[in-house]
Amino acid sequence: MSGSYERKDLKASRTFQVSGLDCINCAAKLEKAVRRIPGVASATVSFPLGRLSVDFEKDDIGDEPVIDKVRALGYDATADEKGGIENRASTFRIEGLDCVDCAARLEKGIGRIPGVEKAQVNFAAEKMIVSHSGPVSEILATIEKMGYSGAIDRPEKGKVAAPFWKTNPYALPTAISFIMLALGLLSARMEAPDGISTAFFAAGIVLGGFLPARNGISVLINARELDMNILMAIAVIGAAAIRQFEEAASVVFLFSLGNALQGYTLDKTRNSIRALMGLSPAEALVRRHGVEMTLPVEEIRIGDLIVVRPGGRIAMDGNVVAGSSSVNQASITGESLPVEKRIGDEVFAGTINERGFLEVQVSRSAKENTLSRIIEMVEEAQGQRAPSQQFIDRFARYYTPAVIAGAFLVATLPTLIFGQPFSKWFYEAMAMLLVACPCALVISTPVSIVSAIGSAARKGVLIKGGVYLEEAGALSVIAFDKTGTLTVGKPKVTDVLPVMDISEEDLLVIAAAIESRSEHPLGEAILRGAQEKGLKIPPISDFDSLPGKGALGKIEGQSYSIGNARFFLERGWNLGKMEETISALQNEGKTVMILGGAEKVLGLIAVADVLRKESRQALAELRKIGIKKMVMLTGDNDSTARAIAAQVGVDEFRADLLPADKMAAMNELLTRYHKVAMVGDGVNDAPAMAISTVGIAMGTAGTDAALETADIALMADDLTKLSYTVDLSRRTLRIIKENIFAALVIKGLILLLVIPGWLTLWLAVVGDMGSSLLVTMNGMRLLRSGRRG
Ligand SMILES: Nc1ncnc2c1ncn2[C@@H]1O[C@H](COP(=O)(O)OP(=O)(O)OP(=O)(O)O)[C@@H](O)[C@H]1O
Ligand SMILES: [Zn+2]
Repeated sequence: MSGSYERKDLKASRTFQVSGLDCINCAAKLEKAVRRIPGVASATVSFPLGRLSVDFEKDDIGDEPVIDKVRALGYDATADEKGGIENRASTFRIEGLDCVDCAARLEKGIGRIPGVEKAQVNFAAEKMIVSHSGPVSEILATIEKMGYSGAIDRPEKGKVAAPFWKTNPYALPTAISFIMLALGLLSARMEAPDGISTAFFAAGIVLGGFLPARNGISVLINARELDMNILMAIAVIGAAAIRQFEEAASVVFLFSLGNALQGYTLDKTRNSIRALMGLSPAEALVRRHGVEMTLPVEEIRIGDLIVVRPGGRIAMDGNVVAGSSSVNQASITGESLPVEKRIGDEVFAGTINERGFLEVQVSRSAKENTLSRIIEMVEEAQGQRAPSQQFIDRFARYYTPAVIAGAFLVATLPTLIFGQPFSKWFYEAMAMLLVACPCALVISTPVSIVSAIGSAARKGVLIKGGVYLEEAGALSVIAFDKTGTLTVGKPKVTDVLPVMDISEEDLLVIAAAIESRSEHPLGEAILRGAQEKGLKIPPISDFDSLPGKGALGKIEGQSYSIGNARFFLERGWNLGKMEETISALQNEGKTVMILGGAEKVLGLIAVADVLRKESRQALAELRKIGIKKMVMLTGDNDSTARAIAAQVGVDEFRADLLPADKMAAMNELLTRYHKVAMVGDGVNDAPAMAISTVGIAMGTAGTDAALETADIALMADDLTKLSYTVDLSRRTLRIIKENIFAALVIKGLILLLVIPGWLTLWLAVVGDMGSSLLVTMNGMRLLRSGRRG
């Protein structure tokens, strides 16, 4: 293991508290700006917390450049006082993890190494993050000792699948124990001397059982816990002690076979997610200084131009600078209808360019592109424990010791009290030890959740953890933001009505100048309106925006403001007769903005937004699957809101809400209905999304901050995915329940066999392995259902 591993020194990453950050897009902008500071490797802002974490390329860069940049953007920042951390975090890729409780044991074992502060295993991603001050080699040695193979995680480059006997530690024991068992049975059949078949059985036991036993012992030493391997070893040794060689050898074989199969099915589950990674090409045709060359994606820099041929996959995230085409974005959005791309449009790595040549200016590095981040988030989500899983984990903690105690009683009591033959009940006790393993129970939930999250990701629904997956099925009320959620969010200017002596064009130009600095969809509409008319937009100064009200700024020293009626009335302006015109426009479902000069109103600009074509149907579907109430929360005025609410078919609407009012409305819904989702675009509904049971963000392909903050993200702007998600959640919970039930029933029946003394070792192993496989495959059904549609 030489020095080429990826190591993240916490010393070189610092966090800052940013104040004044009031929108998700601002957070995204800030992130981008900070990333551009020389010496900064990466920056992430968590919104609404306002925490900015920055990774520096070197240790000797101070906090000043970051704080200066934050101030330049109009916010304030203070560096967190957390100097002198000696710990660093290393990520390891672990192979051979085939049960969730093995993951917990590995965590414990690693946690015991001196100098390790914390170890966290992500079962689904087969990764372990250790924060430690000691050497990496010690951790690697302990991983090996506990029976897994580990390596420092390097960003993978078109990883070639290792042959299965290397990734599956039980494959070899299975083969060996099978051959020995077969030879033993054969020689017993051919009436060879007893010694020969016994020798074969013994060889099978030792050769096939050695590896699992060794692993079991090291788990016992390192994590001080009994796992399935050691239970199996004890039972087999016990059976051999009472000369049941044939059975002991069969147990070793069945045990290895079961584990090998289990490992294989789990690998399939995991690879279904990693297969996404394979979708992004490893290299691309780059044009630098007019020279074209093929470069591996790791060497392509932000700002480079890449050329994408028709039929080729796009290798990097970026913006189209030349050409036009239709692009199939199914790998990102789950939506297989191609999307038209023109100059200026954003394209994503891993998507397919269907027709024309495209020249794309790269906007993100290969490691940070949307596809890699989706995969990373999915893997992280799959590693989180869902509520139902925590219950099982707790249950399992009592189950194993209880059964072991029972086995002890079975071994001793019948002989001591009833004078029964010891060897018979000792044998029964050995079989019970095998039933003591809670594998099937422990695996029942994570397998289902991992499959469901994976299959949702392929349909363009990013679920950020088992908790949200479980909550989604229990929702009774869903609240929607209006602009950008129920509506397309690309409003068009419909009316420009000067009231003073000013031309329509000037009115539009002034409004567009202010809005050129705003992130609001209404602002963008005005800007687009002016640009489409080919108007030249002057620069502005002293820009300020008031969320939910409007924006102000100065052009050539002259003050202007734009916003809704409330914005002007609050400042004591008199709107006079204009209010009639305004409400007439509003009743048509249009949103009206007022442009004010220094003292007087200059005119009105109305824009109209259209409903998404699937909104109505999506809401009807939700109602059909039992969502009780749908509410629209909007900052827009009452009349416009009423018109839209009627068109889309919500049960209730609340208008004129400032972002804080949306949060209050959400709070009220929560106290009344308990499980309420907020669906929004992140523009002014982030606070409401943050407190809701499940925050669902729309159209997040490409917008960094929304992707990070939402609990569930709909990568395509497709509201019909909501009922899919609720349905998926319910199906998942149903499968989890089935699994728990099946596992408990099988174990219970097997345990009952002890009472008449009918339990055999092989029955115990088959029951245990069989139930694990059964629940795994049942959980994997969720994975398959994702391929349709
Ligand atoms: N940048 C802006 N320029 C002009 N008017 C604005 C601006 N920002 C807000 N407003 C006014 O304030 C109102 C409320 O804005 P807010 O952002 O809260 O909601 P919205 O975008 O209209 O709808 P929703 O809450 O459904 O997303 C807008 O309808 C608009 O009249
Ligand atoms: Zn088991």
